[in-house]
Amino acid sequence: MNIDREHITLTAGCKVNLYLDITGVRENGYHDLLTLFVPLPEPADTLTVDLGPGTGIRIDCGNQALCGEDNTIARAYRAFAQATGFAPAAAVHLEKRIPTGAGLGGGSSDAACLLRLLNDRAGNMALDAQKLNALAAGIGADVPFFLQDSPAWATGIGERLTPTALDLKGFTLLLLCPRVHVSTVWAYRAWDAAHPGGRPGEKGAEYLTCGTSAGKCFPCSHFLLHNSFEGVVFGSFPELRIFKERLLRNGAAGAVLSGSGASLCGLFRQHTDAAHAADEFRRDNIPAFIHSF
Ligand SMILES: C[C@@](CO)(OP(=O)(O)O)[C@H](O)COP(=O)(O)OP(=O)(O)OC[C@H]1O[C@@H](n2ccc(N)nc2=O)[C@H](O)[C@@H]1O
Ligand SMILES: Nc1ncnc2c1ncn2[C@@H]1O[C@H](COP(=O)(O)OP(=O)(O)O)[C@@H](O)[C@H]1O
Repeated sequence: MNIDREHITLTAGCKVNLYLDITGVRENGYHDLLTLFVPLPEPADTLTVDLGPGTGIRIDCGNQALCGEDNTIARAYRAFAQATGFAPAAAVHLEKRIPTGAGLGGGSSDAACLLRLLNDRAGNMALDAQKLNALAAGIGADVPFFLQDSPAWATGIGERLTPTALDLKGFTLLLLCPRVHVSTVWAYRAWDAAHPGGRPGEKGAEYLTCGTSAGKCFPCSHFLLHNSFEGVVFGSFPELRIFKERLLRNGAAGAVLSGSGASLCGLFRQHTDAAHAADEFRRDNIPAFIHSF
């Protein structure tokens, strides 16, 4: 298939998990989850892609450690080529802004970006949604989520998605990205060690608290913030627990670790409270991003 030269710039946003329950462990060591993925526009990576005749992928980015064969973008390219035979020459410049090891799915988002581009350009070699989703899940459990752009509940290892409307109108989300790297593999292994036999513990679900009283409150009473990783991650990174407590002291109606961490989300009813809290964390050199629903 002849492919014209093309220069494309793609934006890869991130995700947070406002709910994450580990519901079981599979024979192969992967974990079954019930999680709520919420896409966020920033922080975001930028992929500048030059497609053209020839074959093979080349990646350059500021962080040499991310330019090798193990980069999720390279893995996505190889998986797509193997599945479809569509393998144009691709030179990718990756501008990383999503912190790694942050629980924001940066690597997965980059991979999904390239998969969507290749599938859009593959013509009659393109994969249908189901096949593309399955291929994505083989690259990373979070990659299927980034193939679509809606909040979604997920089960399985995170690849069985049910898009959902978020009733968070009026809330402001403050995303904190402490300069701490938490390895996803480490976090799952730590959870396994704390839950021998893979028995999920009691859901430590916390309800968004009203300004005046804790516990359930309308309209958020049916909205749970929970993350099974908090016990083990806060145990090894106590500073993250402190950041969560600071979010609540600064007026967050609820706060929760995102994914395997280290990022944390605070949900505020008052935008001004979120903005003041963001300024305070930034004064402490902690990157903070605000998103209004
Ligand atoms: C924890 C979560 C929550 O959304 O996200 P992050 O915190 O990484 O953003 C995900 O489950 C991470 O998804 P992702 O980062 O794509 O994981 P993968 O690359 O597929 O797997 C990395 C390793 O994590 C473990 N893993 C991943 C997913 C899962 N459901 N069970 C697992 O046990 C496996 O040991 C696997 O080898
Ligand atoms: N394109 C990529 N962007 C970020 N990390 C990548 C990428 N490709 C491979 N990786 C590796 O994947 C690991 C997990 O990165 P990332 O998905 O951003 O974190 P998290 O799993 O916490 O969401 C990184 O530590 C890095 O070694």
